[in-house]
Amino acid sequence: MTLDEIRVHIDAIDSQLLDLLSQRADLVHEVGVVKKRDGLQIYAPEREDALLKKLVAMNEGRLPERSIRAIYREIMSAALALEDDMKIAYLGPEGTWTHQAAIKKFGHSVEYLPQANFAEVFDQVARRKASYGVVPIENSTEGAVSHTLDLFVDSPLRICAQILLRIENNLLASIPREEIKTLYSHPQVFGQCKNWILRHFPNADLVEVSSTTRAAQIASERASEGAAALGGTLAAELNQLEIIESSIQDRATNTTRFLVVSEKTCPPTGNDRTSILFAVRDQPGSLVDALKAFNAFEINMSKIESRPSKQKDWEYIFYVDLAGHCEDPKLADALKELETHCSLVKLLGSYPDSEE
Ligand SMILES: C=C(O[C@@H]1C=C(C(=O)O)C=C[C@H]1O)C(=O)O
Repeated sequence: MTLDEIRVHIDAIDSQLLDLLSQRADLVHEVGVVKKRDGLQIYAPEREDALLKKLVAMNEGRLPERSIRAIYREIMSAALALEDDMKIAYLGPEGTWTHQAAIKKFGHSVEYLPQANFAEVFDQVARRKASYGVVPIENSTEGAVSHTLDLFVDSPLRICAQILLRIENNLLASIPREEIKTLYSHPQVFGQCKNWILRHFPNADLVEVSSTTRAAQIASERASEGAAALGGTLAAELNQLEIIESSIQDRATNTTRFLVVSEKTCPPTGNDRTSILFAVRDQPGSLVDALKAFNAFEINMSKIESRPSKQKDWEYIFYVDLAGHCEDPKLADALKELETHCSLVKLLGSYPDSEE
């Protein structure tokens, strides 16, 4: 076939695709009408998860899994954007890792509302100015994001989904490497690049700022003073900075887990994770007794963090992630047992334990 002939075929397929996408949009709109009538959440992470898995398994063509997921992410994003109240609050400004994580989950068609801090993200969702909020919860190198953990204590919001994002940090500047005197970044990113900084910039001043995007803005504004930033490529693009060195994080597989918070949690999918927080009574052996509840019901505990209760010195709140859904009978029984040993147990949510 000649180039022109092949293009005639492509044009015909595109016209069919467009027609099918319009038909799909009509059906999704109908789903939206039914959901609103029945008071259900428009975004259904469990359905999206199942759909993506099924499509990847069905795929027999030459497109890799990554591409199928990316294409369908945007098709579903366009569907969500048909609902006028679909707004996603995230830790801003534009270009942060949280922004990139939010786009990975919700695509490019929905509206995003950048927020100044974690508390504002929670607040916007609680006040229904945003339907969903995206916040980081832990990094595979640096550990927990304690700010986010603390906010769950008093918040009425629930977790409905998680997002895993590989974090590749870069040295960003508009000046040559030799002129760099000060590095700006978010404290989490300094932690992720500790060894690289010691090796390459042992004498530089490190200045912590609220986000990697803010760091990139400063690197652009104060270039003449020797400013550079550590951050992602989106932050570089938005501030016209060069990538002086890429992938500078100490661990190549550096990954951050983000949470999607909303008014409701998510129904079971068969592969779920449950997050809870609890406080034990101030008496000997109380933490051991509490944890025995999971052992007794054979519940796999994948993570535990502790934070000061902020009510009384040396009193702690524990954050635990469990395998399973809170509606699974075994997990429900374990939580009931846990309550008998604790002064507080709060279910933060059950959601698909996706690897994406
Ligand atoms: C259409 C639905 O609502 C939303 C849109 C989806 C889609 O475009 O396929 C999937 C799940 C929901 O986030 C649904 O729940 O079926």
